[in-house]
Amino acid sequence: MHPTPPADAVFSIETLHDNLPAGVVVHGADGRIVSANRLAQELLGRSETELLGAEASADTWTFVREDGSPLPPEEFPANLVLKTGRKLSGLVAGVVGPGGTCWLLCNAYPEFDAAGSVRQVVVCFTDCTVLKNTQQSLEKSEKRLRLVLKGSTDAPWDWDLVSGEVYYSERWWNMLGYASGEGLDDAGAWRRMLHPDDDAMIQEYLGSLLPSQRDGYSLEFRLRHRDGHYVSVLSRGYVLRDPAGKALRISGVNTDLTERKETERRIYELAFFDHLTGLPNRRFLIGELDHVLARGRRSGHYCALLYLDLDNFKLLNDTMGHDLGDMLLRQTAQQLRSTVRHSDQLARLGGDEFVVVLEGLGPSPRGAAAEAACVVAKILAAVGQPMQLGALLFKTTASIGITLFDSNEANIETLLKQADLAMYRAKADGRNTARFFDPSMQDAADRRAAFEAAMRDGLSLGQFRLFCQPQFDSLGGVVGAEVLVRWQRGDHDLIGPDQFIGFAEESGLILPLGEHILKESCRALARWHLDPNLGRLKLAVNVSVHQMRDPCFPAAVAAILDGTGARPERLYLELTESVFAEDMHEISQRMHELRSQGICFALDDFGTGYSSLAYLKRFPLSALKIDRSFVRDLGVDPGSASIVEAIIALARKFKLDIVAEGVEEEAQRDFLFDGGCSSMQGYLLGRPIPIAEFEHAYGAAGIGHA
Ligand SMILES: Nc1nc2c(ncn2[C@@H]2O[C@H](COP(=O)(O)OP(=O)(O)OP(=O)(O)O)[C@@H](O)[C@H]2O)c(=O)[nH]1
Repeated sequence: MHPTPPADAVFSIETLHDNLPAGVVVHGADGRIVSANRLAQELLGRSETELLGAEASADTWTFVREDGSPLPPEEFPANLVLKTGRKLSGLVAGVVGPGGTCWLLCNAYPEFDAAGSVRQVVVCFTDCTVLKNTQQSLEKSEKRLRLVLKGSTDAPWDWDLVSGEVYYSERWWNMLGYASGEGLDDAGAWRRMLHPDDDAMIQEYLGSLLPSQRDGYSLEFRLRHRDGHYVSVLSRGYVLRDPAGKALRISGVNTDLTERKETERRIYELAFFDHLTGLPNRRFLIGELDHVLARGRRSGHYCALLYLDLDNFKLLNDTMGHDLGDMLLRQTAQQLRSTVRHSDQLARLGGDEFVVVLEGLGPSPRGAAAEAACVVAKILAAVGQPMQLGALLFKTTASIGITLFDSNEANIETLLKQADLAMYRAKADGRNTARFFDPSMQDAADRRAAFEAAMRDGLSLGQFRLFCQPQFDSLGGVVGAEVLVRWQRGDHDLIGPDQFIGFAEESGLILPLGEHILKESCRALARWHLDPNLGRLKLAVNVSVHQMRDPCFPAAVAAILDGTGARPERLYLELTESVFAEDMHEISQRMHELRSQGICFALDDFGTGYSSLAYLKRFPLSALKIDRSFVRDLGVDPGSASIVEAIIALARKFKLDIVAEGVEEEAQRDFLFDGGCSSMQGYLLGRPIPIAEFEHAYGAAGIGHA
């Protein structure tokens, strides 16, 4: 039943018309406006006078469609209804005015006269500008979102916690190898695909996330791919909560981590593994040793660190090439891997050096040493097995240093140093063997380090002094000198070369020391040049095999000659035969380079080594030196006399000068000169003296002769 209006209610249709919350415009049969209420005037932006009688034509109105294109007059609501005689609803059109577009939602219906013709059309419209703008921005943002999602590899999903419904995007399925709609798209799908090992973690995570007040979340888990493997995903998203904080839904995106995990794995491998053998590298080993120590502390057992270095590996590299060297390193790694226990740590430190760490060797040092020695014997045997390197069946050996440690006292760097020292002892003891570290090795190493530091200081402080021993011809005249170096080490006694040259060669200090000697010698030669006596002398300087090995040596000598102004033809470089054990071609080339600068070469200690006659032909020598051992035995051992005679004859044939050294007796001198030796040196004739004294003794300002 309709409620009955109060008796005094007076309805005016005009009042109602004007207060309607919609614009109402009535068009006559000719399309002209016959009435327009107040809201219509407002919405259309025209006064009643302007509206009344206005036509529904393009001249009068600018309407646009929803997409912004012009609405043609035949589609104006009034015209459509007039034309069709049917009502129209839900048309959205924009009225373009100076203040912008006002969007109207229009309905229109016809009124017929008694003859059934359209008498007038009533058009009602409401302002839907706000709605329209909202819809437009929604569409825009949806479009943007679609584009973003299309361009992204992330897979959106949404879980309505209230209804339990889950939405999986197409990409969500694609990520797991399914086309959209191919998988069973129910709420529990993601749960069924979860890696069983991740289930408890997810359960726990959700259990803490949902009751909390947190909005964002991010976690990693694995989902089963269609082909059976698991895809690691990072799921990030947002929890929507009601005002009381109750979680209503979770929406998020899953990111496929496969590529990232692979990159991370590769970075990890590059950082911690050796690419040639696949073994862990030094950095990994150092990290791992921390765990070894922690385990050792718990068990109380001894461990051992083995430092293995292949013997003469450089020779294989140099003679057969790096590729074969690489093959040997790979096979050595395999042999080691198959010899030690799976739980033992194995690493390649670089070059031909490997480390093995043995754990759980028992609580007593003696037992641990025995057990380590047992493993080491197995390793030496395994590495010594013939290995097939391409077409070559190759046998190698290794030297191993062993250091035992218990976890309480161990420091990783120290352990590596100790095992390294022990390995060097194994090398020194003939290779293909192992040695345990003992503290005396450390003492020796410390002493060496201190000696090296002192030598370096000595070099920078100019403590290495040049001495000269004169050389005489058969008439007793000085013809030259040999430079001998002495070390004035602080307040110590003067130290002879036999006490430091060997060390300098091992430590590489021979290069700066050699350069210093050469420079000082050339300075002396330059000074002597101005002296009528000294200017005639030649100066012999010993050169080490290490210097001759250096391809830059000829250029360095040239620079010194240039810098000092010494005359090259006065400089004799003395080499020992050991130089010829190097790459003969290279050495010969280097010698010829120096010879072309005018420098002469003397071969020291001739007769004591291989004394291959081929040297005399191949290398540009100017003199041979008869070793002191033959000179000493002259008159005692007829064999020595014969050797000396043979050397002199040989030198003459090759037009080489002969210098005999170590002459201490007159009989020796007479024998040598009578036999045709051109010059000699020795205590009988003159001892080595500081260069200044030498200059004083033999220069024009001095006495002029010995
Ligand atoms: N083929 C190959 N050689 C390498 C690699 N890394 C370093 N080397 C070489 O390995 C050699 C290591 O030689 P050393 O251990 O010093 O010398 P060695 O000949 O083994 O002599 P001893 O150790 O005294 O027996 C050097 O010649 C390096 O150039 C690599 O990755 N591949």
